[in-house]
Amino acid sequence: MNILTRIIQTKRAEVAARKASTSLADLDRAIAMQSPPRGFRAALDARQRTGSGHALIAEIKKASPSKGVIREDFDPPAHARAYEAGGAACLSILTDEQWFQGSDAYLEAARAAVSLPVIRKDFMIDPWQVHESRSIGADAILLIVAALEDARMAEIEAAALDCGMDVLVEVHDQHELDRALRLTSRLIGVNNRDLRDFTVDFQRTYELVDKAPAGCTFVAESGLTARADLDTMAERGIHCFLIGEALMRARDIEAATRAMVG
Ligand SMILES: O=P(O)(O)OC[C@@H](O)[C@@H](O)c1c[nH]c2ccccc12
Repeated sequence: MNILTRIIQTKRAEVAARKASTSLADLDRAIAMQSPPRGFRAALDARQRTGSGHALIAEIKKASPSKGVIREDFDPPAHARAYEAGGAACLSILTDEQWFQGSDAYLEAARAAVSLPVIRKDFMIDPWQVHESRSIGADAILLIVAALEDARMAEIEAAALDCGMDVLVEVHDQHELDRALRLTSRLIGVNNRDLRDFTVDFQRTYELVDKAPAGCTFVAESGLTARADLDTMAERGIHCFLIGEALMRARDIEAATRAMVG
């Protein structure tokens, strides 16, 4: 069984427990108190338009199933400020506890420390989680096509658009891209990491970028470690990048971010 299947199994139990303790009405009351969504895709597109460096989604990630703990002195608000000062366009914050040692509290603290838009990086299987995401401040959510059936995917997307959030739709191959393009969102991420064996292959991004229709904002995800990787991709028309580990391992996160943005 691949890791995604196992994660989704544990997520089902987790979401069932959360739903039992917090009603949709509770979440909607919390949403009413939240600051409005910050435009996530708009921030990426603005960066691409102005040509002022690569558009980075900088990820706050303590640990991962394949690497274990990535950063010991983990400090989400400090990392968020370093990313913002270094020129990142957006933040990504892992909130999954069981597999990534994330937390909703990390998202709330990091978002409060900066003015950048934030995507909640978690495993969405239920529209209830969209309301939960907005209630903690998320400006965007991730939809992993490989984890969802078409109808469910559309339902979750609709809930997010209803809440004024952006949706990053993550694909791994042509078939998943075709399914993603049946949705409304035109913010597409290609995960270069194979979730079956954790290998990284940038070829995935290159193959799919040419098949994405005009008007898509296209994001290369995972395994990007050097500025040269980004420059090479930019020559092929890819301008947005989701980077976690390489930045989280840097001694000086702000300087590392600035070096990647260019
Ligand atoms: O740390 P990396 O290799 O730079 O990768 C970041 C990001 O792409 C990765 O964390 C990711 C991409 N899609 C996901 C889905 C769930 C959890 C994590 C992810």
